[in-house]
Amino acid sequence: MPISTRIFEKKKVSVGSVRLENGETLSQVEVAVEAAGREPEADGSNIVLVCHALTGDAHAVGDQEQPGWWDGLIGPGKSIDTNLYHVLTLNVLGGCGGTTGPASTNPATGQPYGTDFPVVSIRDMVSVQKRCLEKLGIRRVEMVIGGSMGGMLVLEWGILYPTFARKLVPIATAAALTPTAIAFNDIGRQAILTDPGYQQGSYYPGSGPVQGLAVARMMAMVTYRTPQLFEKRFSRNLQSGRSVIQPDSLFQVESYLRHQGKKLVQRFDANSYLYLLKAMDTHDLGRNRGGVETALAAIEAEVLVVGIREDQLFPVQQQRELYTLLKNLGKKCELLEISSEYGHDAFLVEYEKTGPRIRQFLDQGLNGAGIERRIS
Ligand SMILES: CC(=O)SCCNC(=O)CCNC(=O)[C@H](O)C(C)(C)COP(=O)(O)OP(=O)(O)OC[C@H]1O[C@@H](n2cnc3c(N)ncnc32)[C@H](O)[C@@H]1OP(=O)(O)O
Ligand SMILES: N[C@@H](CCO)C(=O)O
Repeated sequence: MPISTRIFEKKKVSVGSVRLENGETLSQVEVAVEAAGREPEADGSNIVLVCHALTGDAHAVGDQEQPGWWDGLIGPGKSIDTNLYHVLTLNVLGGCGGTTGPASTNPATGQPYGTDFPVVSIRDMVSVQKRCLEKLGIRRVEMVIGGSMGGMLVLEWGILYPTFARKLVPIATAAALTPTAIAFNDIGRQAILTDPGYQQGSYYPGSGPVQGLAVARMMAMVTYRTPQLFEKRFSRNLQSGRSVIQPDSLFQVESYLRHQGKKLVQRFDANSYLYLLKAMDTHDLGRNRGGVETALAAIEAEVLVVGIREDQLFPVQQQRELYTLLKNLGKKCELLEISSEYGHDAFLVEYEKTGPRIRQFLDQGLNGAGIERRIS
């Protein structure tokens, strides 16, 4: 397949004023969009919409400048084959990857929003994405896929706009967070809020609560991985390699987590982190819909639910529940369970385990009837 059939495009789409679930209005909303792959078909039959997780962004597919965070799954000849499909990824509302968020300028004051930014929900994120895609002339897509917070958006897409996507792939996600996941989120939140650099959220253009955000990431990384992985990678080894007990001796696992904390601080805004955590905590598919089962009843798309047995943050029982509810509602659905020492982060790493089934689902759906592959 010649590379010339592929496109890479980055743009900002203005969607105007947005009325949020909490009743507030956000004006002059912009959405950062990246597109990669083939030209889109008018009927959307080769379009895949990707929804990113907490610290992801619109750069799911790598280009000549930078690798993408889902390059293992998406690309020429890969499971989501950019020689065949047009892949769209949108940074979420409240994020810090180009879409309007707390670091954006508040048109009413000319200053960054900070904590004047309104509370946004997962449903708000999806309705803003819908507006954005309408502006781009896209009314239907073949598949919506995403993991973790992205999976929450995927299910909301299926419920809010049942005819928008023919297929949904929610990965390592849930109808609502467990209290334990909310507890982890709050530890991260408190680390940020109690950092003197936070300054009630008005730290721009300064660097802000870098220590708090780094600690939040360190803690979160423990929930994203597994004890088995840490045992295998680090065991009880010291970073220096010395076995002598020193006051400043540093275990490899400590060094690794500190490195991960520093890495996040360089690429993520603390206020966005807080707003997105809140959106995840407050998300509930069943809210104001008569419960989760009634909410899921609206879905018309085929659904491939993917769960990771070692996921500490979104236990696999949550994906089993989603699948069972969908099945009992008579929906076309399947549950793919994988095992991985990466735990929750497996959706960003274990492409050999998830990719083949995702590819088959995208190309053929669940009944195996098959859609025509567009190979030129
Ligand atoms: C491809 C991209 O650009 S992704 C960037 C955007 N990120 C996102 O969108 C969020 C989704 N991505 C992620 O969460 C992650 O990138 C993942 C899950 C895909 C992979 O995680 P990674 O952190 O890259 O992998 P891993 O856990 O193996 O850590 C490797 C890093 O730890 C460092 N490290 C390993 N052991 C140690 C140690 N003992 N002490 C200090 N640092 C260590 C490595 O040097 C490496 O550092 P680098 O990333 O600066 O090169
Ligand atoms: N590693 C993922 C975990 C959250 O799902 C992220 O940073 O977004």
